[in-house]
Amino acid sequence: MTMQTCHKKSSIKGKLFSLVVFKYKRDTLVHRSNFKTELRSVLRKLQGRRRIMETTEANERPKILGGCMKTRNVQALAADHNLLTADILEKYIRPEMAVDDVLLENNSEEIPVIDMSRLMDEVSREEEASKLKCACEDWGFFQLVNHGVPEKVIEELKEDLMRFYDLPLEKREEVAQLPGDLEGYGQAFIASEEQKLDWADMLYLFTQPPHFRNYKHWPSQPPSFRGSLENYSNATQEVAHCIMGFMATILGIKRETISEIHGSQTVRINYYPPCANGHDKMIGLSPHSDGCGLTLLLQVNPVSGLQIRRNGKWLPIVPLPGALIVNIGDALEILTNGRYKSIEHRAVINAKEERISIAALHSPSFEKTVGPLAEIVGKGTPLFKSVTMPEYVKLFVSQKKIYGKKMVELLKLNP
Ligand SMILES: O=C(O)CCC(=O)C(=O)O
Ligand SMILES: [Fe+2]
Repeated sequence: MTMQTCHKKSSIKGKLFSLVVFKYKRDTLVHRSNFKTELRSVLRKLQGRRRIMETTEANERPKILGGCMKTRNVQALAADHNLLTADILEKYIRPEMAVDDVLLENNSEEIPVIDMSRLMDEVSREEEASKLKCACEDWGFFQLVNHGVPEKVIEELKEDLMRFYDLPLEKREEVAQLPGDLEGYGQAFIASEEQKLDWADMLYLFTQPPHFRNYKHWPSQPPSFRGSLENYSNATQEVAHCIMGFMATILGIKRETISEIHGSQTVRINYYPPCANGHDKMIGLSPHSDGCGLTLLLQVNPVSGLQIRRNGKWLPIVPLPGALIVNIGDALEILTNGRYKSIEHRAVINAKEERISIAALHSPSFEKTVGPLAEIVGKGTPLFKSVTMPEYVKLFVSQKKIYGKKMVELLKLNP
């Protein structure tokens, strides 16, 4: 089924119109005098963007996500000193964490910044595309500015998330994960009482295509949450398609190849409570690379915590105002036969302040195969095995823990 058939024609027209108006408003600041030509060209570009939105995805959502052992809600633990006994705290303490593994925050100025409006503009496209190439091949991470996700959409989601985390535990747990299922509010990859735990709670939801959504896992409080997340999901899905389209051009493959493999979006909303006691020996999210193709990360409140692996050290990332942090996942490393690299990253926690982030994870279609693309391998040698997407997900969840570049390692040929 194509993405397009999932939407009613009228809603596509409405969406296209609001995008035109949004982009027109932005563009007219610069080209006020040239309104008609500008509007026509924006329309053409948007129609181009819509073409690459036509992607394939299965008729039904996958049922192979597996579950996670239920453990304590971390926000509740952090809020009540009586609950956080020495024994429980010990489960979150990592004695091996070393401060000198971390680079200074001002080094994060180096991380590439890609300007989406410059990619959309014919005059600056080539120059910006060469920065994008370097960002994907050398960094695997970049900050994306002028991405076109309306500020209102971001602000409404941020506000609703803060309101959700202000609810009492019983209300938040109305959307708690059910046994055997990863969707909902809880944690991921906990397989035993003995393992060290991450200091965070997670809300994990299928968001795209729309027929994959299961609203029983979506918070009903605050009431505007559903609409805010839908708007944000639609906008980020479009940005991800657009970026992947540019990546295809840079890789010298057909745009349709990338849009074919871009099927679904899930969101992982991370809540990291503060912890005054031992925060520098705790991890909010263990080192990992994302299993998906492309991640767009939004930091919800202005508290840093993301660190990426760079030259054997951890480099803290300070998001630019309004930027999305984009990173390559394992599936894209495999599909590009290693030309693009997924990068390990982790989240650390703050002594005094909570931190919230939302990762929009874009994955290949459940009807496709994850393996080196023939167009890229050419006469060369494939470096990875090819597996169907359902097999890929099964393998991902069967590992029962989060670690390193898991999928890249598991599918490597002749490791
Ligand atoms: O919270 C962060 O900054 C990182 C989140 C992340 O890596 C993820 O959700 O996969
Ligand atoms: Fe991640």
